Amino acid sequence: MSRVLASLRYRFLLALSVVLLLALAALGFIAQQLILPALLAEEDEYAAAEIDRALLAIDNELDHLYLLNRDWGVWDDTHAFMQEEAPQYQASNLAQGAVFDEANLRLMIFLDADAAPHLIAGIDPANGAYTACPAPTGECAWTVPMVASLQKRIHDGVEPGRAAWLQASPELGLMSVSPILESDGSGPSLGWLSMIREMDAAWLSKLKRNTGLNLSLTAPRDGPVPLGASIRRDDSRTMTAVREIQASPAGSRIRLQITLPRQGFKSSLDTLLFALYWTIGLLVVVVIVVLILLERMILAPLRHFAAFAQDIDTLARNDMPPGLRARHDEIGKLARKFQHLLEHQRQRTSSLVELSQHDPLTGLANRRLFDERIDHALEAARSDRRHVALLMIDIDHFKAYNDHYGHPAGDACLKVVAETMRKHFNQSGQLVARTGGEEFTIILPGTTPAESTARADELRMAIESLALPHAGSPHASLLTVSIGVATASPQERCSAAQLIQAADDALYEAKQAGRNCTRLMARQVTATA
Ligand SMILES: Nc1nc2c(ncn2[C@@H]2O[C@H](COP(=O)(O)OP(=O)(O)OP(=O)(O)O)[C@@H](O)[C@H]2O)c(=O)[nH]1
Repeated sequence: MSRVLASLRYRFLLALSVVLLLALAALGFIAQQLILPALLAEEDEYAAAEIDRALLAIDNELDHLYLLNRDWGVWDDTHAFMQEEAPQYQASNLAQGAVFDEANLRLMIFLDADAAPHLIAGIDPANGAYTACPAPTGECAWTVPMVASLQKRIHDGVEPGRAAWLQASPELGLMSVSPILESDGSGPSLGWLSMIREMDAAWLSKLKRNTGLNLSLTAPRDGPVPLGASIRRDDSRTMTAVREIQASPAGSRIRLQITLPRQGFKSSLDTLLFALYWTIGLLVVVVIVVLILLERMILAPLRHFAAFAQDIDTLARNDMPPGLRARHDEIGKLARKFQHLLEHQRQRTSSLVELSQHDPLTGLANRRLFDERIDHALEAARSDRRHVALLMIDIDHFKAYNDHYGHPAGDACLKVVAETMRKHFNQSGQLVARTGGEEFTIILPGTTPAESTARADELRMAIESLALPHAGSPHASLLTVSIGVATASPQERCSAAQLIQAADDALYEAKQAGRNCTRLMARQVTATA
């Protein structure tokens, strides 16, 4: 896990995924907490408006009934009938209940000024028969609740304007009352005329037709509908709105219930979801595009850069990939600067290596490089089954040379001798090293004792033939060298130290022999384990 997090690519992926999830959560929160409640509140308003519309339609029905009731109340014939002056009134106007069918009435109640029954006429709901009686008794006993309810209302005081209300029992109906007056509306009132219209199926379907609402009216037996439960969402397609209306007898209620389509809410919700899905889709696309751009513009080049930097010591690859250096952006600048620093570092390193392995005066290999190479030379000679020779060269009486010509001249002399040796031994695998002040050692791979002695003598004579004057020498007037030669044969295991010691011994012998000569080691180097 920590390895994955160490990669910029995965960290970006993780960070952008977190951002995406947060954005989605924010969208979900906004939709859930802000937009959806607003849509539901809008739907509540729509339901309340529809309920109001239904109530208005019922109000109109009450108005119509009241107007009919009032017309009859100020009719001359009714006025006369209440004074017992119109004996034909009942027979000609109410006979056989024709008027009840025409005006869609259940009952008409005539009360005198003291609210005592004068005439009660209507259609008995139990059998559909027309009944007319002076009091709610006998065949008119079914009218007792209506008469009692009317009398209570008159007793409580009838509103001076429109007096019409709903009746919850014994059946659902509209009820109105009007004083019985002169035809010009003047008093005194001779009594009261009340009309009751049943809210039957035909009446309800007419109301449905007029309003376009799927409504129903019931007299509830349960408790009143709590305010919060006045709108109930049945499923995703329909909801039910309920409102309760005061009715008679006192304390009764009629429940108006409307089933409403949730089309508006559904289409708003569809639009919201459509916008939400598009937003989510766009967010995902944006995140993917950002990731691709990041990958192409930054992460992939950085990965190449990091791979190059990581392999720089192990791979033969020396240069920054050209694609990185050719870029014109910050990564390109960084790559070019890195390459520049790398080259600078390499130059400094190679200078240091050069300095640490070579003698500054003569430019020849120094003791350190010689020690490295002699081991390799011995190893290679053994594996190639060849000889390897060591030539140890010492300038004769160099102290005297310095003393005579001075130290700077001695330095110049050393340079000339070194150059001569370099020219003689410049083949691959050969190494000329300055291993002491005026002492040099040469590694000669692939030469037998005889060949190496011959090569040593050639060098010695070449140095003598330089004809460098050596006035301080007690032996010769020109500069000469003594050379000790030692070889290791492929059959023997010989260490570098042994070979060097043997060459040193041979050099000593050359010095003892009078200098300006070459001596091969007296015997073969002893084999070691
Ligand atoms: N000019 C100069 N002289 C050096 C340098 N290194 C060593 N020498 C001198 O080389 C001389 C070596 O002297 P010795 O070891 O006594 O040997 P020699 O005089 O050559 O006598 P033999 O070797 O016995 O022939 C010393 O005087 C050193 O000061 C150098 O870098 N430059």
